[in-house]
Amino acid sequence: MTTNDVLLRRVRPYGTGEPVDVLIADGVIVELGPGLEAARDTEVIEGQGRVLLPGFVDLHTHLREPGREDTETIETGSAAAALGGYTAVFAMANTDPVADNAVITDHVWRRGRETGLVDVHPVGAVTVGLAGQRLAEMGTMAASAARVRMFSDDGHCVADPLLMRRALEYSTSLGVVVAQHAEDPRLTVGAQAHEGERAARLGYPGWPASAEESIVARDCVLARHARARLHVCHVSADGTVDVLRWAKDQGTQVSAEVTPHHLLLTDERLTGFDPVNKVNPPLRAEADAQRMRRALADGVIDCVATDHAPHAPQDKDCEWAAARPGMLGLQTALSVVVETMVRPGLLDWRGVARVLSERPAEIAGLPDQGRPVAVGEPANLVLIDEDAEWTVRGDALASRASNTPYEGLRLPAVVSATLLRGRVTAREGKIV
Ligand SMILES: NC(=O)N[C@@H](CC(=O)O)C(=O)O
Ligand SMILES: [Zn+2]
Ligand SMILES: [Zn+2]
Repeated sequence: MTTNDVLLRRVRPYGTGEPVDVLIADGVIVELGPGLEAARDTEVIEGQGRVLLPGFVDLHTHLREPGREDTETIETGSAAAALGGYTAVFAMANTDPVADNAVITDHVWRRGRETGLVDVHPVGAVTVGLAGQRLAEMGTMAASAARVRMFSDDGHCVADPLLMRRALEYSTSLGVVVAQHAEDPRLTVGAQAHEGERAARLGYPGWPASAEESIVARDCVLARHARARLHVCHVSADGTVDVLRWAKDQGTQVSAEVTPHHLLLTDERLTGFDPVNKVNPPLRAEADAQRMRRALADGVIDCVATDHAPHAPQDKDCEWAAARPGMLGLQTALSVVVETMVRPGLLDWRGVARVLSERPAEIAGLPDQGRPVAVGEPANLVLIDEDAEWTVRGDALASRASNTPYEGLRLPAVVSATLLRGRVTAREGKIV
């Protein structure tokens, strides 16, 4: 498919230097420099000196299709992704039915292609039905049309060490990565909130950091022995960073993500008793959030992933214990990263490109995402107005659900445009 030419006028790649023009044809950056001429039918976007980055890649999204289309669909989730600056997302396998076979993963992939707003890569389940009993047919999914390259039982931990070991060993011959939801289920029975002073005072059963740290330590050992690649989902605890550093120093092939909400929010939110703040792993102490920021800045945590988790009102507007864990993330991720990392000087725009685009693309093995903004490279791009601010309104987000923890919050940075292979998918807050 050929696309019309697009000219991005006066943009600043990685937020540095004098503004340049970027000419795109057939999905590729063909010219980059000052004062480029546009042909008559070229679509021109006035950049006004805004920041141009490679399009974002989300390793952890819940799109809820099939099964809970009342909360999100591949179409609505793709729209939220495009508006958030994403050009590729990985759709987690905890759908209904579970994406534990090639029929489901290919369906998700195909629906993503039909929607065409963002590359939707299905994540395959590690175990059949996420039940933690038997390995799913990872090989068939990896070889299918969707070419599944990430496997996870997310929502559940692959708790059985023998199964996890087998999955890791198997993954090496397939060239895929296993992403673990690190939560020892024996240590979190009945858990409702971060185990600490606040939860104790409010009477919430605690979710101890050790439930995360111990599984990450175990999995790093298993991955090292299997010479496999392990990815750790939604790191939340200070101590997990020490485990990751130890494993990386030993040469273990482990990568890790942190969510925007674990960078910004803490268990201080518990006092409001609003289940919009209920998430797994739970919002932790201020010291944990500060450690997440430092670990992301110095690379021990590789990237940011949203864990975008839409839920229906009846599953959220209820008593805390009955509410489902999870919160929206695709349209607010960039702003939260700017608020927590760029404004305090922990990351510059090159760093933002690294944690939201380049590293996730590398971890998942996507050859055409997270590429340099340079001539000859695929035009998967996001244009950012760093000076603009906006107020988050759940009802105004593209997701079918509206469970954002940032309701009413004023956040910095707005996505001006997103381009997928040279085609404008979102512009000024609207899907194109
Ligand atoms: N993060 C959450 O609190 N919920 C996720 C599952 C998960 O990521 O573990 C969901 O599917 O809703
Ligand atoms: Zn999870
Ligand atoms: Zn998740």
